[in-house]
Amino acid sequence: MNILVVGVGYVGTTTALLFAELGWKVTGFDTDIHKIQALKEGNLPFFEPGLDTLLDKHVQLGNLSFTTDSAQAIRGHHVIFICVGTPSQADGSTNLTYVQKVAEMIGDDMESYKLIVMKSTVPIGTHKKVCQWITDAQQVHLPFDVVSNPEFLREGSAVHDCFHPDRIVIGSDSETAAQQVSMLYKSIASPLVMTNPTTAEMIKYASNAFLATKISYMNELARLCDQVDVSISTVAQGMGLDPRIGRSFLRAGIGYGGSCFPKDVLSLLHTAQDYGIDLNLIRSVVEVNNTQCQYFIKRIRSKLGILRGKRIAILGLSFKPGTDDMREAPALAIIKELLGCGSFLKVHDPVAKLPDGLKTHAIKQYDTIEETLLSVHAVILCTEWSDYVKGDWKAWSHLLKLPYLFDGRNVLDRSQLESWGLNYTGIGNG
Ligand SMILES: NC(=O)c1ccc[n+]([C@@H]2O[C@H](COP(=O)([O-])OP(=O)(O)OC[C@H]3O[C@@H](n4cnc5c(N)ncnc54)[C@H](O)[C@@H]3O)[C@@H](O)[C@H]2O)c1
Ligand SMILES: O=c1ccn([C@@H]2O[C@H](COP(=O)(O)OP(=O)(O)O[C@H]3O[C@H](CO)[C@@H](O)[C@H](O)[C@H]3O)[C@@H](O)[C@H]2O)c(=O)[nH]1
Repeated sequence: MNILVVGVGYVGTTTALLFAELGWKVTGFDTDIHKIQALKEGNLPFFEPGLDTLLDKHVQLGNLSFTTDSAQAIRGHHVIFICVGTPSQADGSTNLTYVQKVAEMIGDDMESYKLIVMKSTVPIGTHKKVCQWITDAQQVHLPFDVVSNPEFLREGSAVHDCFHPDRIVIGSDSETAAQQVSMLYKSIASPLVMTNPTTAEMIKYASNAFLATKISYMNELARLCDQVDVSISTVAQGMGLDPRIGRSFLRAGIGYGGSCFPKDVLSLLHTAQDYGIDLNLIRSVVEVNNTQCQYFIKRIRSKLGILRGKRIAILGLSFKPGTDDMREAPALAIIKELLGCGSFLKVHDPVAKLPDGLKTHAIKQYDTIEETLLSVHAVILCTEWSDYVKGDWKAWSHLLKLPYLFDGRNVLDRSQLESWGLNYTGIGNG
């Protein structure tokens, strides 16, 4: 069986390389000709550790090719993975335009049975719409199946997550189609959850919303910890040792960002609203996250006083370490707020670049951490890249004009920093 992957972004490229590595012949199709050209030449158009080596290997071996010819791509492949974007719309609902276009393209170009696998995160019930869009676009009736197979990879560890998933969820109304999809993953030793498409779609949203809830829960408690002089990190440690709670996703900070949690939580809320259900808890999760950066700025202001005219270093732009993705990055909210207050910003990130829309005379990105820290009145850590966590803060402390350090991720060693004369402020540590 050969595989076509439609949409070669973070998920599509990783998926294509997973199946190439598992021994299948894979083709990647995308409407973005620049992306396809780069991938054909073995160049990854985004930063994801380890993916570039795999890309180089499989392009060289001829296991993975790329095309912009949709008709040929659809006709030449039995299995089609849909991995296009499903961004948020202004009202929080999901924009399914890209998915619809792909469904119509498949319906229009197919000449034999197709096994269509939905990897994009799509609202509960979307598989029915996809079936309808394909049917409506068909010239003659041809059979097909649409199977839901949501993706759970994290940016920054996409390769590991794809090769060692905690579970593989396959949602299908057809036993045969489900078996065919599970066969593609046969060399991966992970638990399989076989269910219907609607449940598979729900599992994806339920998982992301639960993880977001853990984060907002800790962020809300962090605000109380600041008042009662308790460290939220120690609280998290004490809680996490209980296996019913677990250690992960208890890190308080400036909130969750990225291309998934913010949009998926909103989408779940929107779907519930369509059914007349008010998801109170999830609404509060969004509310806490939306106000967490403001809470942090308030703490910064309480130490620095007036922000106008202050030179402030921002360490980290991406929404998390290990990626250049800046979609919904909390650093952006902090930068906008500080620029609005009249501060001058010096920013640094090991891989992410300041978006053009943010470039003004009041903000400049530097190549080295030392240049960024030179003569600033304060430093704000927004992303916990190891370059910052393991950095030489003793030496760096001498570069600063004033010693204020705001740790938006609670990752630096407070007592050590204070011993070097730095004035440390985190979130939820008194
Ligand atoms: N990024 C993640 O960590 C992650 C993890 C799990 C699930 N997801 C979900 O996977 C989906 C894709 O996310 P992503 O981050 O890879 O997005 P992305 O923006 O990186 O990539 C999407 C790609 O689809 C292409 N595309 C758009 N319309 C197309 C069309 N009609 N035909 C062919 N290609 C088309 C775009 O050009 C782009 O290259 C989303 O639904 C997302 O929610 C993302
Ligand atoms: O304890 C924590 C853990 C995470 N975060 C933040 O939460 C966001 C998301 O982090 P993470 O989940 O590691 O990154 P993503 O790549 O967005 O992955 C999430 O979103 C993907 C897209 O749906 C899913 O596939 C993954 O399973 C899910 O973890 C980031 O801003 C993190 O800084 C915290 O603030 N505290």
